[in-house]
Amino acid sequence: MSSTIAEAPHGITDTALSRLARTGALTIASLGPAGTSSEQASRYLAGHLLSHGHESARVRLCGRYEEAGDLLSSGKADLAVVANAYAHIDRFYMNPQFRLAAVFVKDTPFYGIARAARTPDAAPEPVAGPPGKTPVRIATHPAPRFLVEELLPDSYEVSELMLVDSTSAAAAAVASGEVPLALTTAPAARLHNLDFVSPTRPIRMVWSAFTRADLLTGPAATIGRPVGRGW
Ligand SMILES: O=C(O)C(=O)C[C@]1(C(=O)O)C=C[C@@H](O)C=C1
Repeated sequence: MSSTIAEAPHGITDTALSRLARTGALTIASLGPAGTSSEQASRYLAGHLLSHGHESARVRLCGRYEEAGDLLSSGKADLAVVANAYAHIDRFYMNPQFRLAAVFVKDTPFYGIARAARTPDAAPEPVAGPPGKTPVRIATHPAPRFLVEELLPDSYEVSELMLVDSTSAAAAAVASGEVPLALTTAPAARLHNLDFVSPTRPIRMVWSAFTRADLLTGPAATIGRPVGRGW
């Protein structure tokens, strides 16, 4: 059974996005490989840019957010999209080269605990499992690891959480036989031929899109300053 929450309100808070040139190809770097929540958020931002007059916007997926940051600082990307649940997002906010271009709320795809899909010729599963809980190793990205506790069926207990770089890397670890279960997204489960063994749900997430200061044209929007001492 899958629970759902209402669709997040759409809309992008533009903190500098409209100051990027509309001509030329924009590259949006984020966390991959294909199937991550970050990929979906980046595609959403690309769609927004195209519908606001930008000539072209493409998504480039990296193995880690740090690599997306490196692409942005080296000029190989124009934007980097980062989940606010990412533990080291401060590195993006504090980078003196970077500017916050946009913020938006977007639900992730559905998350659940998945295992390799059973082939039609696989031996039938025992009708009743062994008494007690089956200890299992589970691959997960660090950010959503607390969902494991919430979603894991009662018949399992975690023997080890294997921390990996993305939800898609977690799915790949199941596909390669490294671990039996992964906390992953529905798109990554599909790509790696996994089946969910748990309920699934999305995460309501805030996303930050960063650009580089040298890409901005026109005057910066003024930010109201609180009245009082120290400003
Ligand atoms: O692994 C992914 O799918 C991601 O996009 C990363 C990430 C994160 O770092 O916070 C994004 C949102 C979810 O909270 C879980 C993981």
